[in-house]
Amino acid sequence: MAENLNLFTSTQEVIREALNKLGYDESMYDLLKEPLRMLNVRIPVKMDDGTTKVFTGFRAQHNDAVGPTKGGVRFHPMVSEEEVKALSMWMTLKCGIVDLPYGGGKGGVICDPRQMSMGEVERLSRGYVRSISQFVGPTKDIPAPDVFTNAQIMAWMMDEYSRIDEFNSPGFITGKPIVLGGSQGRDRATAEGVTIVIQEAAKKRGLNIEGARIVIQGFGNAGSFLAKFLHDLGAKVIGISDAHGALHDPEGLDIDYLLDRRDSFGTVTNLFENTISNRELLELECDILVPAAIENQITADNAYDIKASIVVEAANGPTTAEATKILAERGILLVPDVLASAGGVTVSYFEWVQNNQGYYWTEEEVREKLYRKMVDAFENVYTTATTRNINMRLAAYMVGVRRTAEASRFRGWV
Ligand SMILES: NC(=O)C1=CN([C@@H]2O[C@H](COP(=O)(O)OP(=O)(O)OC[C@H]3O[C@@H](n4cnc5c(N)ncnc54)[C@H](O)[C@@H]3O)[C@@H](O)[C@H]2O)C=CC1
Ligand SMILES: O=C(O)CCC(=O)C(=O)O
Repeated sequence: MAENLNLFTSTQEVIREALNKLGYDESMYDLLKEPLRMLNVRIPVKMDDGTTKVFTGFRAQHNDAVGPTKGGVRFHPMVSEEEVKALSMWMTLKCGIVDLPYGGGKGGVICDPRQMSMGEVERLSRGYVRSISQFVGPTKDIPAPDVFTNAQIMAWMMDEYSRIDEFNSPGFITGKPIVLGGSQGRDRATAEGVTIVIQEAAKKRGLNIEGARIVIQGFGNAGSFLAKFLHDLGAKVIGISDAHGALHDPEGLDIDYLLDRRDSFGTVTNLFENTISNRELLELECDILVPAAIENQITADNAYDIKASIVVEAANGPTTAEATKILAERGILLVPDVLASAGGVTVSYFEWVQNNQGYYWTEEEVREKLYRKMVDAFENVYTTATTRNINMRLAAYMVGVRRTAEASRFRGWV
């Protein structure tokens, strides 16, 4: 039978299992099995050649029983309604795992910003905000960066929303440049969170980070900062990749050089001749493998060929349900996306708190608060997994869904 690569339905299955284990009945599953609200928009944009192109965009709000919904906006040619729905459900789980007063949201626009001019990307970003402005807001639903969106795009979106709202609204969006109310450390937060959980996972497996062989798929915001942090901790980053291809050096890659040469979309391997494929990268002999790019990368097709003893999902949804089972059977410790990549939304929350109070923290304060959140979250999920003898993904879903389920029950929704 063909493997289920549908992120939305495979997420539903794990949510159902988590709710069952927590003792909730079918009506709770019925509430949480898909977003409460889903907006589809069409965005006309004047292109540089004078023509108008109409782009399709989405914003999903999974559940706001706990608080406003929160989650990034993805600009990608392959983004779809189903993907955005699944991503919004994962945001609910992430916020539950790191204990933030939010539900999950997510947005996306079908486009390829790598093929567009800065002016076209700006007009698209502003058009997207105009299309969703009634649906979102600092106390309703708060966007942030994700794949192929960045601080500059957040700045344009914030400016557009502030014009519509008729006053400065920094809390409308997070991941902004520091001068516009961004938080210290948001740009590196996802990778910093991943680094913290890697250190915790390594301790559980008795693995020393110094000298550990690391492979990272994706060299964008998450992957490139991560490579730098692990390199600085003394690990040997022996493989990295981007959408173009992958690089491998068993002696360790020159991470500072690669960081210096990568472009703003996280592409660097196009500058090299001796590249390997992304598939070969995932199967390299190493200690820790970190998928930090896109979905469905570790599947039933290659899960038996993964050589790492720890897999840490910095990307959303890189491992299928079947591959999750295979890795568990093989004794590989899998730290799931909803836990591993929660550092980004955690510092986004810190940014929103700072915007609301109008008082800003130092980088040290942000890092210390992030550290506490990530270590507590890891311990909570790990203990749930070991005491119940279940895999880390199911344990993370149980921890993540519990608060939204409780809040929904108290509100009388179920
Ligand atoms: N930026 C953030 O704060 C957060 C990001 N994430 C997740 O981390 C992952 C990466 O996100 P970012 O680093 O922000 O994106 P990014 O846009 O900065 O970088 C994406 C990287 O993935 C590579 N890539 C794209 N398509 C690929 C393909 N088909 N095969 C191999 N590599 C490919 C790109 O070349 C680039 O190196 C995504 O799954 C995202 O949802 C999760 C939590 C927060
Ligand atoms: O920073 C945020 O609010 C959301 C980040 C995000 O989209 C994610 O964790 O997948």
